[in-house]
Amino acid sequence: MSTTSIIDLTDQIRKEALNESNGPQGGQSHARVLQLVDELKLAVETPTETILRLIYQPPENAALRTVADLDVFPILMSSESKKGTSATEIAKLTGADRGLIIRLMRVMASLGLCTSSEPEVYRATEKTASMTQPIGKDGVPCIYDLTLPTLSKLPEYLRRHNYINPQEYATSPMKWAVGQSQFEWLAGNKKHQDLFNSYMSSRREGKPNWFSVYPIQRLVEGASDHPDAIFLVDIGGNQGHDLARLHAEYPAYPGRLMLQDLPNIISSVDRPGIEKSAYSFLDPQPIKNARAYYFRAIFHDWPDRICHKILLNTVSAMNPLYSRIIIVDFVLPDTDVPRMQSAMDIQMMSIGAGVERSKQQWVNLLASVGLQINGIWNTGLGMESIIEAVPVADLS
Ligand SMILES: C[S@@+](CC[C@H](N)C(=O)[O-])C[C@H]1O[C@@H](n2cnc3c(N)ncnc32)[C@H](O)[C@@H]1O
Repeated sequence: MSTTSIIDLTDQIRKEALNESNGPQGGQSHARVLQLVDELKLAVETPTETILRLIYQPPENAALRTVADLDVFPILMSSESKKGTSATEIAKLTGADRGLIIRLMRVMASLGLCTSSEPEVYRATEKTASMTQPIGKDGVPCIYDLTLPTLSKLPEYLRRHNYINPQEYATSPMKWAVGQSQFEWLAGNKKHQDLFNSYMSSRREGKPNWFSVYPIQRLVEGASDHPDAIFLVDIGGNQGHDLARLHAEYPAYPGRLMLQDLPNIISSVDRPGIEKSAYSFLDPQPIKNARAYYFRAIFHDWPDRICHKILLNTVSAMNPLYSRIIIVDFVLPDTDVPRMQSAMDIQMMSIGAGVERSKQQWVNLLASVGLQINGIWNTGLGMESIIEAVPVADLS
């Protein structure tokens, strides 16, 4: 690409960065800056450099997974020396070979997860700090171990299955490669289930709450204020992190909040203001006439046939004139899908024949069970959207 294009992109980045610093957190400008930075990188790289960067991503992830295993990031964070921590000290504290530490930490510094301005010495940055928080310390090992064995075999799975789009949970790529799809595998691996739960509750840190993007007054107005009435059921709500936030930050909601998930997930949950009930969404919904049935990051785990079943199980419990379904998931744009979302789609395909959906795919899925979309709310590119759906009015 020409120098003019590079300078043009740099100018656009400058403009959007200024907008971002003046705009709301998690807004459109932030996503735009990230997109422009990716474009700038592509503009600067030669085609060969781009391909080499892609080819060498897997060893970076493997090195990161190993460094997380060795708990090197907490060591960097606890260093009292302003100069940082030496490879010799890290080797002593972890028991790993010093030569291995040097090779692994070279990768960490190149990924920006620490700095290394003098040979064999590593200093913590704010990214190092994130690697000691649940998003990094739990998310990295959980997602690596859950997905990598399948992703490494995905091309073979697709070749052997004649490149049919995976649409059956029972024969998903993960089931073929590992013997189980994601939720069975997690249920049988307590350590990873715990990492998964922790990662679930941490991965939206710093992003706006769904109820500050979606006008929650739409649910509050007209909701029953009877103390027994259920205001919102969070179905597949994991350990109740979303409900806890609603309870703490929007105490004006009327009625009760109910958390539902599989028994092994919610048995230990104890959160003020939140009731819980063990429930599989593959069965009919036992809580009738709630104001809202809320599903966050649920439907992307599943192919259409199973989503259809989950939705019908929910519709059967709804009062069509009162209840609403709230879905928080990605709504993929028709062009220029952000990298994270398009990659997540392949991950969902791999571990359970799931899918990230475009607006038309959502419209079709919901219409197939007699639901219509009232509105879709979003703060911008790269963020989850909030879809409100209701049963189609019976005009007969
Ligand atoms: C991707 S996580 C989303 C968790 C949470 N809603 C969030 O957005 O952070 C999917 C959740 O669905 C739950 N789940 C899986 N199968 C389920 C089933 N049959 N019935 C109820 N929950 C289920 C999992 O235990 C997990 O908590």
